[in-house]
Amino acid sequence: MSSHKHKKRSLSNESLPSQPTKVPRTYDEVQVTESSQQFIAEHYSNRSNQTIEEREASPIIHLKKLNNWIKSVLIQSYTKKNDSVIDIGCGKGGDLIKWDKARIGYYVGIDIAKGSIEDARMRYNGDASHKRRVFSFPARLICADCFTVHLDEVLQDEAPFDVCSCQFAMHYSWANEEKARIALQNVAAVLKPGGYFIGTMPDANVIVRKLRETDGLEFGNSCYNILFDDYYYEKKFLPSDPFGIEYMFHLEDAVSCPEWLVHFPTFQALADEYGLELVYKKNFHEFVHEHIKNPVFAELMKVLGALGDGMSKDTISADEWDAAYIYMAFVFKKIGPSHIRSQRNPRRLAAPISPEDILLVQ
Ligand SMILES: C[S@@+](CC[C@H](N)C(=O)[O-])C[C@H]1O[C@@H](n2cnc3c(N)ncnc32)[C@H](O)[C@@H]1O
Repeated sequence: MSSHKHKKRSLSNESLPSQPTKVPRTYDEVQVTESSQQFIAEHYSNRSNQTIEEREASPIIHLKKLNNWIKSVLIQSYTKKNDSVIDIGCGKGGDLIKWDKARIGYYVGIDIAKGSIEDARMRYNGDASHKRRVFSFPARLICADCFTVHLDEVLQDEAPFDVCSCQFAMHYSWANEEKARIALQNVAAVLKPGGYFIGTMPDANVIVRKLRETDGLEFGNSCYNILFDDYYYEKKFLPSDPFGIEYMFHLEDAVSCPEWLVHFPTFQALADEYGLELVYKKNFHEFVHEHIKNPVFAELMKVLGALGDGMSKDTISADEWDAAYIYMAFVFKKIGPSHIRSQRNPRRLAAPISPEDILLVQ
C-alpha cells in the first residue's frame, strides 16, 4: 500500500497526455499544480473532429450512441416547443440536432473551450464536415468559465430560460466549493421559476463502490480507466469534506483528464439552497431500463442503434455497458412564482453565427 499523503492533490496540465492515450499509471508520474481547469479547457479545445467513418469505427461507438439516446430522452421529456435553452458546457454543439428536434425557440451554448465553441459555430452554420442542416432556432455562443463567471450578468438580455442543460460537465465544477456554488447559483439565476435543469454526470456512488471493490486505486475496463491518488488509500470519503475529490479519468477515444467526484446529497442540498428542487435522479442503467419501455424512446433507440437494430449482432459490448454504469442523469426544477415568463427573443431570427458574434468572457 502506498504511503499516506497529507494534502488533497491536483493534477498538472504539463505531464498529462494531450491526446486520449493511456492514463498515467501512478500519481507520482504527474506533477502537482493547480491548473487542472486550464488543462481541461485545453484538452477539450484540442480534441479534433472525427469523420463519420472514424466515429463509426470508435471502440465506444455504442456507448456514444447510448449517451446520445439518454440526452435525447431527457431533452424530449423536459422541453416544450419554442422553449429558450441554455446549454452549459455545450462542447462542440453535439446536441444541436436534438434541440432542433425538440423545436426549441432559442439556444445559448456556453463552454470554456474556445476550440469547441468554434466547432459548435461551424456545426450550427453547417460546413463541409457537418451535413448541411439549417437550424430553425436562433442561437448564440459564448466562451466562458461557467463555474467562475456570474452568468446572469452576462445574459441580462436573454435570461430567464425555460431549460438549462448541462451534459457531462457539471462534475468539473466540483473542484472546490466556490466553483460548485457558482455553478448551481448560475443555473438557478438564469432559469425561470418552473424551468428545468437537466443533466448527466458521473455517478460518485458507483465510482466509490468500484474503487472499494478493487485491490489498488485504479480500475476500469477496455473502455475506461479511473485512477485515484495515494491520498485516498483508505478509500474513505467524508460527507463533511465533499469537494476537490479528484481522480484521473480516461475514456477510450474520448477523454483523458482530471475529474471530481460529486457527492450527490451535497449537490442536492446546494441546489436546494439556490431554489432548485430535485425531480429525478437515476443511474444510466436504471434510466435505460425505465425509458426503453416507452415505445417512442424504444423506436429512437433502434434508430440511433446503441443497442443494435434488433436484427444484427452489432450491439453495445459488455465493457461499454459497464462504462455506462458510472454515469447518472438528473433533473431539477426551479421553484418560485411561475408567472415569470422566459424571453422569447422575438426579434431574433435563425442566422449564421460569425466568429465576431462569439462573446469571449474572461
Ligand atoms: C464531456 S464534455 C461534454 C460536452 C457536451 N455537453 C456533450 O454532451 O457532448 C465536457 C464539456 O465541459 C466543458 N467544461 C469543462 N469545464 C467548464 C467550465 N468551467 N465552464 C464551461 N465549460 C466547461 C468542456 O470544455 C467540455 O466541452
